[in-house]
Amino acid sequence: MSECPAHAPADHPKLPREKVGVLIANLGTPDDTSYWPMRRYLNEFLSDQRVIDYPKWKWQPILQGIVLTIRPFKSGAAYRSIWNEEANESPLMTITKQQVAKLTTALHDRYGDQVMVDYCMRYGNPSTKSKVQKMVAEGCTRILFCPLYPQYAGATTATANDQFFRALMEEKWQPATRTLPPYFDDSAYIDALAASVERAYAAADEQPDILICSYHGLPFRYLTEGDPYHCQCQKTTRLLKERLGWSDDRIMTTFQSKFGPEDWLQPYTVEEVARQAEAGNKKIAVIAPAFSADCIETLEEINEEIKESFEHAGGEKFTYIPCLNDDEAHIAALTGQIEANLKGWLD
Ligand SMILES: C=CC1=C(C)c2cc3[nH]c(cc4nc(cc5[nH]c(cc1n2)c(C)c5CCC(=O)O)C(CCC(=O)O)=C4C)c(C)c3C=C
Ligand SMILES: [Fe+2]
Ligand SMILES: [Fe+2]
Repeated sequence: MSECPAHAPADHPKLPREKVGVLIANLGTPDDTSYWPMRRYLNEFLSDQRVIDYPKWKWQPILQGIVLTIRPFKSGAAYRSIWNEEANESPLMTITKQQVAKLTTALHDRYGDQVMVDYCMRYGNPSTKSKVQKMVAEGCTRILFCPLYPQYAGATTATANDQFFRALMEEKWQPATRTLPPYFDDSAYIDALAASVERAYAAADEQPDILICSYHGLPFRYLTEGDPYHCQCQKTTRLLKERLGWSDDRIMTTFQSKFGPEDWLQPYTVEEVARQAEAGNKKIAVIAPAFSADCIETLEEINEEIKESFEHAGGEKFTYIPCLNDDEAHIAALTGQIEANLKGWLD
């Protein structure tokens, strides 16, 4: 608690009560599905060298030319097919708000208003900088920054942290900070995934022949250059399989959302589902454990494009298992992770 001695000058800044901030971060999303908001969002995203690591002189002319001329139309149409019209925002934004509302309740129940919970995005709005400034202005002298990615990737966790640290560079009175480590092997997260699979299987008329765990992909080169994402995805599937008590042939790992000409992590989901249908597995379920919230990559790519690939190859029953979103078991797992990382700050 800050205290000003009686002789402090009258214009000494007023200091709010000290708090601990918990700042939830996700990837980000366009403000609207029309061309310019889509272009602004994609430009910020795809200019990030943690995402596309080509030298600027090589990549920027391609990005500003062909990519940002065509992609905003294609992506805008995809976003329109899943847009939350009522709130006029993307599903990722709606779900993030729901998660934060529930996390706020859970953390306030435990710690009262000495903890402040809020959210920001790596790209677009609300920006990381605006929320760091808000937390500092409201008295947060300590901030736990929480990128909501169960598996670490340079293109997601690290770039979110980079943006957080950039925002801190501008603060006169910088708060003490911690960042949430990846939590792919947390038993509560695995339990929440397993429960969602069991619920979906219990609701199915006939049991799926195989469960495809489809993770967002990365260029294969990033793995050989030291990114642990691939291994953390493989381990997530293994832990889920063990938790479900299943044999190896009932579950597999695939990677989706290939972007650009390089080889990405394989097998590619869109091809694998077609192979499964051709091999006689006519009923499949797909889950996306790398996404903490449903978004364009799950609702449009998996549940529209990838489903179409499966059906086109003769597949009959495609079950998409939603992300953990604001599911109680997910909120409990995240609350557990947050509490473990607040140790010594709030007890
Ligand atoms: C979950 C982990 C993610 C990894 C790893 C990741 C890497 C990565 N992504 C791109 C390119 C695009 N991703 C896009 C959307 C998107 N990506 C993630 C998550 C990961 N990305 C999420 C949660 C979303 C959805 C955002 C939303 O608003 O719903 C897009 C934009 C959508 C589109 O135009 O199709 C692109 C492009 C690369 C190149 C990459 C690794 C290098
Ligand atoms: Fe992505
Ligand atoms: Fe690996």
